[in-house]
Amino acid sequence: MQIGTSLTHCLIEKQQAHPDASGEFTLLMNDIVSACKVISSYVNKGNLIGILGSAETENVQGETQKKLDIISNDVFTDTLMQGTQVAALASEEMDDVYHLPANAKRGKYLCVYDPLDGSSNIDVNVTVGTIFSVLRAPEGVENPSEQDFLQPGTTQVAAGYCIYGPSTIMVLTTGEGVNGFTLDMDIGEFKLTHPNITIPEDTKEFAINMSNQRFWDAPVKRYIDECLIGKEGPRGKDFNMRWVASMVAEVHRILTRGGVFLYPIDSKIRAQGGKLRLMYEANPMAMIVEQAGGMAITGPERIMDIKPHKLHQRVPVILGSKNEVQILSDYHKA
Ligand SMILES: O=P(O)(O)OC[C@H]1O[C@](O)(COP(=O)(O)O)[C@@H](O)[C@@H]1O
Ligand SMILES: [Mg+2]
Ligand SMILES: [Mg+2]
Repeated sequence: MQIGTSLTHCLIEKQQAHPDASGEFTLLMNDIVSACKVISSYVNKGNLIGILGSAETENVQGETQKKLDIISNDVFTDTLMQGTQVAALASEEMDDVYHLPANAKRGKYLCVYDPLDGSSNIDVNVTVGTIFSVLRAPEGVENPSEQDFLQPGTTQVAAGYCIYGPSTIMVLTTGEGVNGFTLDMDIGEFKLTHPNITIPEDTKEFAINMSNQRFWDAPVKRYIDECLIGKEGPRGKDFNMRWVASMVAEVHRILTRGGVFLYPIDSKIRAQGGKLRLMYEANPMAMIVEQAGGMAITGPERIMDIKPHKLHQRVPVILGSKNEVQILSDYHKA
């Protein structure tokens, strides 16, 4: 695929490389792309059309929703419902599985999504994004249930995110590497700008919410302490730190120049299992990171090997440059 090729063209090329493909996946991806273009436009116009700020409602995880959380969820859900490629949907912003109307045509895919990630950043005009994971629907099941969604990350058909920053970029993997497409706002088309993204194996940059330091477990404390000692410590190099509080932005930075991102388990959130959600944050990002040559773990285990037990399950997340995540994995085993 050549730089500048449209995302639509790349998807068609991919479909043609699989002569037995029905074209349903291409259509589903087109719907996802359309939804993200609309969300991008809302994010961009937020201030002008009065859709910033809190909606004063709570989602199933007890988080106060922003108006744009709800709008993005409606846009993504409605767009995918209008197509005929999904059998059911699930989202951070919906308590339960979203079923199709009784007479609607069912497709062979399930889609799980975080319609607006990092939405606490919206009112201060900092980067946000949409994260999605595509799974196969069980064959012959009329109305897929929560149980049908609870597949390990290794079964994902595709995963991606769309980042709404200085430019809007769609990053996508179907299990054959990772590609990034930038939205040309003038013509409304995503163009290939980042082919075959690979994460540098080494890094000198970590991202963690340092305000949780006193709650961390020993392996993460040890790792961050050693980074902070820098050249004089066992790591023998000085580290830089970043924290955007928008996972999409952190992962995009890591795909661009390497780094390690941690939202580890800590004593404050131990009872809920972690901060980030497995099905629509950790798993899709883990697939992207692994496909780009990085690693994604909870601490003791690989994220994509987890057998989920509920839709809104939370997990600890450590991902990024391979050699750095390997050190964290070793510290958890020590
Ligand atoms: O505010 P904290 O505790 O640093 O958490 C930030 C994390 O929470 C999230 O914003 C959760 O995403 P949502 O905005 O979709 O709830 C991540 O993107 C980010 O890494
Ligand atoms: Mg999120
Ligand atoms: Mg969200």
